[in-house]
Amino acid sequence: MSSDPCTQFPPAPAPSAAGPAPRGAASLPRVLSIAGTDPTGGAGTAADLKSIVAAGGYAMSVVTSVVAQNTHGVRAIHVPPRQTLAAQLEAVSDDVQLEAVKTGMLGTVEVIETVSAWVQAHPPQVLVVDPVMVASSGDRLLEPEAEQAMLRFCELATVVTPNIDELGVLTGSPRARTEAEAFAQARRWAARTQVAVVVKTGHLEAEEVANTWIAPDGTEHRVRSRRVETTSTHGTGCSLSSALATRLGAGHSLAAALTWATGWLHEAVEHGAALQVGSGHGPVDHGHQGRRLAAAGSAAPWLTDDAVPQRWEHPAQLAAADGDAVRGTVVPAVVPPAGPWTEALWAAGSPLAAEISRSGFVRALIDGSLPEQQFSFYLAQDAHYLLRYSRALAALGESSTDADARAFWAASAQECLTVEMALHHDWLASRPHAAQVPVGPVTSAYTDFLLARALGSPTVVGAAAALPCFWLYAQVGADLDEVAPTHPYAAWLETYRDPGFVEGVAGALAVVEAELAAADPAERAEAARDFLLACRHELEFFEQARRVEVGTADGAGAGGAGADGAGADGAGAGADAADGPSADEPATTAAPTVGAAR
Ligand SMILES: Nc1ncnc2c1ncn2[C@@H]1O[C@H](COP(=O)(O)OP(=O)(O)O)[C@@H](O)[C@H]1O
Ligand SMILES: Cc1ncc(COP(=O)(O)OP(=O)(O)O)c(N)n1
Repeated sequence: MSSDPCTQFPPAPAPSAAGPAPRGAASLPRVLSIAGTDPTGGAGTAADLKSIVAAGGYAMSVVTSVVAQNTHGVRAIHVPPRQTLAAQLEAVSDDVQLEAVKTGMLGTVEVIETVSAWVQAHPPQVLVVDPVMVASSGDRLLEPEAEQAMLRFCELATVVTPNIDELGVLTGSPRARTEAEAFAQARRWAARTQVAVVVKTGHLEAEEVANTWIAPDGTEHRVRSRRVETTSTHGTGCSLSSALATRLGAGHSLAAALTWATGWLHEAVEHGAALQVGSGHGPVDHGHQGRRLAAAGSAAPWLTDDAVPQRWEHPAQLAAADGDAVRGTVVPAVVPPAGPWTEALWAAGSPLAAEISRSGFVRALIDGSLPEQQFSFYLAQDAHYLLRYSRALAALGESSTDADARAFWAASAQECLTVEMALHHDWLASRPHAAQVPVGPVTSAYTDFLLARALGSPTVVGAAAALPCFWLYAQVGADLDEVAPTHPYAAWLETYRDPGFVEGVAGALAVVEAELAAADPAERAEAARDFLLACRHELEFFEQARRVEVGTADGAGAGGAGADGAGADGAGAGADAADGPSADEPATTAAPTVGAAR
């Protein structure tokens, strides 16, 4: 029993004779964080618990030190007596089987030795050691005399996750100035200790922030992500190591685990500032990805009954309608409307057009941070889409009574097939997994909707439903600045700029404008409603790829880009060997001219 005078509790029961519950197939990896606290929730145990849950684990926590800190720095540290720590550790290991353990701030020689003894008595399957020494605020989180003990403790790990400064201390080298220097330090240390190292380059000044797993046998797996310009990076090291421990504990390969953890953390860093927690270096948003995915499963109707009038008699009536979907500032259309009816459609669909431009998928595609696996999934779905869209366009050609409209839709249907074939030839040929990905539910819902409208509704309705694919794609293209040749998806992004495509959009607009002008008000209203629904389908179509889980075997199957495991580096968030179109990527592009690939 503890001799800690602070301990107010009755003597702990002797360890259960039964010991920890026998290992069964737990539904989630059981992950223990051993770390210090942060009452503002950004680092330490709080960050660890949130990260473990976000990564899909059951989270537990043993406290090594109580730290009075906030987003500005550390004010005081209280280290409870070693017996309190030992009692916490034993309480867990007497009762619970663990799939993974992650350690963070250990602080003193005594704490390190206590944790070390416990680890050796109960060796975990996975031990991720984040050798926390100094916070980014500059505050010391490890007593200088504890450094040697920390170095010895690191040798018990499955993997250590030092930042650049900690890597220098760990390896007894000067602080690395480049990633290459850091790799050299990590390689030497891993070979000597037979413990893997994740080299993190957050503390280097480069546009890219890479996490690279360096194994003792020399194999490496590098996952890169774009550096986010933000001050909300408090606790990133804690979060990465906890997420990594959880994914490894769940049985994912090192490549898959690191890929997932890096991609998830990138999203968390990107959205940290919006939390508005503290006025210093704020925390990351650990729950962002979870909330995004939950929102994608919402059953809320896309359009309310009052969004569109029952009878659309005059163009201005649409703007006056009540529904949320038609409110908001009108963004300028890059391809101008062909008349008052399409102008009113654009104004009503404008909030959705704006949402697409700022959607996670489009932003990540444009800034190059979209994981290759998600990009491949998108290409695969686009190929399915084009085949079905082409049928819908052909049906519109058949049902149109106007000769020009018939010719336009028929040519567009033909063009779609050409682009679909080019997509297979130029893009999917180098991604055999992606080429085999079946049509997904989002693509299928959109294309079934388009086919139903083209085959079963008045032509004006089918035509209005087909329009957003042309118009919104051109709009996304307009957001593109010059694409650097080093951009991983440069060749693909060039397809958005094709002037022939803009011509096709103008053609579609002229046809729809004429159809709307000639339609009766009830059909026109139906056309407006289906135009707006198609805009929403467009948003969902783009965003679906961001729901593909990167790094997992499942994700690889679904997304197609690279299998799980070291050496199969195509698995996700910019895994180095397959960072978007690489050297073996075709230079040619599928250039749509009348509304096709998006
Ligand atoms: N500005 C940033 N943009 C994107 N990711 C970041 C950023 N800062 C940190 N990260 C992520 O957090 C990880 C850990 O950050 P780092 O600053 O290197 O370590 P520590 O927090 O331990 O000092 C990085 O490897 C990277 O994945
Ligand atoms: C209790 C506690 N543990 C660790 C840290 C340092 O966290 P880290 O994730 O290394 O992030 P930075 O905030 O240093 O970037 C801490 N502050 N408190």
